[in-house]
Amino acid sequence: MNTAADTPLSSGPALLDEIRALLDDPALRGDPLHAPLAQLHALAREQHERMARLIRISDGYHDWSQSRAEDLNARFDHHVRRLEKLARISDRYQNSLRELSESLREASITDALTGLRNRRYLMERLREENGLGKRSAQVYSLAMVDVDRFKAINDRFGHETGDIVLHRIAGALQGAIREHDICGRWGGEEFLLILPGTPLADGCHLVERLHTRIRDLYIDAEPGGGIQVSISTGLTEYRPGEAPTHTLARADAALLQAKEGGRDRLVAI
Ligand SMILES: Nc1nc2c(ncn2[C@@H]2O[C@H](COP(=O)(O)OP(=O)(O)OP(=O)(O)O)[C@@H](O)[C@H]2O)c(=O)[nH]1
Repeated sequence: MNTAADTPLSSGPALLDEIRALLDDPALRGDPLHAPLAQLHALAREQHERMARLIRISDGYHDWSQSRAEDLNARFDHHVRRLEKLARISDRYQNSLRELSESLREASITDALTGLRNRRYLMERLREENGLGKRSAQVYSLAMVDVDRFKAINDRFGHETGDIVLHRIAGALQGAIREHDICGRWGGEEFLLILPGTPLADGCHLVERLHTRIRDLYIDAEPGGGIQVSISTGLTEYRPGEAPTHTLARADAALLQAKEGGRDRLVAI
């Protein structure tokens, strides 16, 4: 910052004082230069004072603008920090919304008792598979599985044990299929298997394997020691261009035949 002391004006006051001393000297009063010098002195003093005033104003303005700039910087930093905080909060909020909507979606397509996909999801997938079949002529097999004489299990061992049996059957079915196959609970003691890219013959092999697994299940229960179950299955293959309800109806008809044929068997049509 400039001050009057370190400007070219700094020598001014001493010079003015020297001239003032000369003007005040009685010996020089009569000098013809006295009057013009006195005028010059008055003029120089006035200019000097004006200049000093300007410098003071300019220094004051400089101080004011510097503190204003610092104030603005501080306010800007404060706003940036607030915006960063808001962005962090908004990120966390969006993440928890995403997690919430994923878990809602998961709950809406999951069967609470067995943990398998539920009927709603199975219908979505059937529509997708039929759409895919229409576009790309890709086949899939559909198996409708029903637990045999399940009412008798409920009646003898109670509904809670019945639930455990359903849970064990669900685990056995899910554990026996391939990664891209879908096993879901269609409702009650009925399960549905969607086997993408699987022709009927391959579907038959897979379902026969499932039947063996279910027959091998042994579920501890009182009274009487344990429960063994069997399933009946209706299997069919998607026919190009048909609606999901037609594929489903054929699987259902095949299941009915399996039941009527004595249960614990597979009927493929
Ligand atoms: N424990 C339990 N039982 C269920 C559930 N859903 C349906 N059931 C029972 O499953 C039984 C099905 O009986 P039915 O339709 O007569 O069939 P089934 O006794 O298995 O005889 P078939 O299918 O002809 O071999 C009924 O008693 C239902 O109450 C469930 O979530 N838990």
